[in-house]
This record gives sequence, C-alpha cells and structure tokens, in this order.
Amino acid sequence: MVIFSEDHILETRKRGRIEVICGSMFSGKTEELIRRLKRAKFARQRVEIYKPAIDIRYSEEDVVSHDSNSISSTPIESSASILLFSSDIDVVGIDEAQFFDKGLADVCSKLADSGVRVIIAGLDMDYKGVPFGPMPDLCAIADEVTKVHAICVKCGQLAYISHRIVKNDKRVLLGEKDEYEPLCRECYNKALKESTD
Ligand SMILES: Nc1ncnc2c1ncn2[C@@H]1O[C@H](COP(=O)(O)OP(=O)(O)O)[C@@H](O)[C@H]1O
Ligand SMILES: Cc1cn([C@H]2C[C@H](O)[C@@H](COP(=O)(O)O)O2)c(=O)[nH]c1=O
Ligand SMILES: [Zn+2]
Repeated sequence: MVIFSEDHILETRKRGRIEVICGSMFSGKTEELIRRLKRAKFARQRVEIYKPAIDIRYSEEDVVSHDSNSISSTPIESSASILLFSSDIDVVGIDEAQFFDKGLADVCSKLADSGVRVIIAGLDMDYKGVPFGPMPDLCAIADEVTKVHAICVKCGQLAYISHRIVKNDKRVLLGEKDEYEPLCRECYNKALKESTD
C-alpha cells in the first residue's frame, strides 16, 4: 500500500485513471481522498467532488472526515449525474461510493477513458462482511487500490471491518461511533459469538 505517494506526474498531467481508497469506517478513507483532491487543486487541476445525497451526517454539501477535515462537494442521487456535471474537469472525487448504484463503475470507466483522473473512497464491506454496492466492481477496474485500516478499538491491531453495535438489520444505516466500531477479524468474530450466546 502506498499512501504518501509523491508521484507528482499524476497530479499535473492529464492522464485518465481510476484510484480506489477502501477500508472500514474510521480507516482514513475520506482524509486520504481530501488529501489527494486538495493537492490536485494546488496543481491547478479542475476538480469536481461528488457524494451520495443520502449522506448528510456532517453536512449536506461538504465531504467531511471524522477528524473534521472538509472539502466542498455536490450531493447527487445517481451515478449518471456525474457524467452530466463533469465536462471540462481534470479530476473527479467520489466519497461514500458504496451507497451509489451499480452503474458507478461504468461511469468511472467512461471518465477515465476520456482522460479524467477518478479518485473514489468507499466502504469495502458492510457490517456483515459482505462487499458493499459497486465497490467490488470498482476495485476490479481500478488502476490502483489503496486499502486503509482503522485501529481495532478492542485490541489495538489493524481493524478490517465495521462492527454494528446497535440492533438494526437494514444494510444502510448512517452512523458514527454510537452505531459502529472498527474491529480486527478476531475481535469481530468474538463480538458476533458473544451476541448470539
Ligand atoms: N479506531 C480508530 N482508528 C483510527 N482512526 C480513528 C479511530 N477512531 C476515530 N478515528 C479518527 O478517524 C479519522 C479518519 O476519519 P475518516 O477519514 O473520516 O475515516 P473514514 O472515511 O475511513 O471513515 C482518523 O484520523 C482518526 O482521527
Ligand atoms: C458498515 C456500514 C456502514 N454504513 C454507513 C455508516 C456511515 O454513515 C457510512 C460509512 O461512513 P465512513 O465515512 O466510512 O465512516 O456508512 C451503512 O449504512 N451500512 C453498513 O453496513
Ligand atoms: Zn481486535
């Protein structure tokens, strides 16, 4: 995994590509997305950022990390809107990609084919450990996948999953620390066992 990439050519030369940043909740996906997008802006690239309209946890408009870093974005209902809004753009950023429809991979391919650098952040798995929405397709077609990790709140190892700590079976349940905790595989399996005992 290369997080602190200093490949400045990516930031200055127009070259279509797809970068995916994935991991559990609190793993730093949004921070890494914001870091790459802010650098592209410093390089005078034309940047557009999208997020699903349903994600209004911190702000209706901005993409905001758990550490309060933020960048302004356009909330959209469906992936098709990205193509409509992205003419004359060098870099497209997409946060919370797991909530988008399956058409997102095709949209990202079209953008990359037309020379746009596409940077996508999203949850790789839901709280049950099932690959989330368009994320597996996006990882498959990406030029580069960066998997980031939170710290397991039980044991301090690298976390791999977002454990839901409230009773709710819906796949989509917006939330923060009151609803989810990042756990390593061992602590997750232990927590599941304890909840069924
Ligand atoms: N258990 C944890 N492990 C790592 N970071 C955590 C944890 N709990 C809270 N954080 C905070 O979350 C920040 C990452 O937030 P963010 O980029 O929004 O993550 P993500 O988009 O992956 O949910 C970290 O910089 C840290 O301040
Ligand atoms: C695991 C899981 C998460 N969600 C929700 C909870 C949050 O609102 C977002 C993830 O945000 P983050 O930037 O990655 O912290 O997704 C969900 O709806 N269903 C799930 O299974
Ligand atoms: Zn653990």
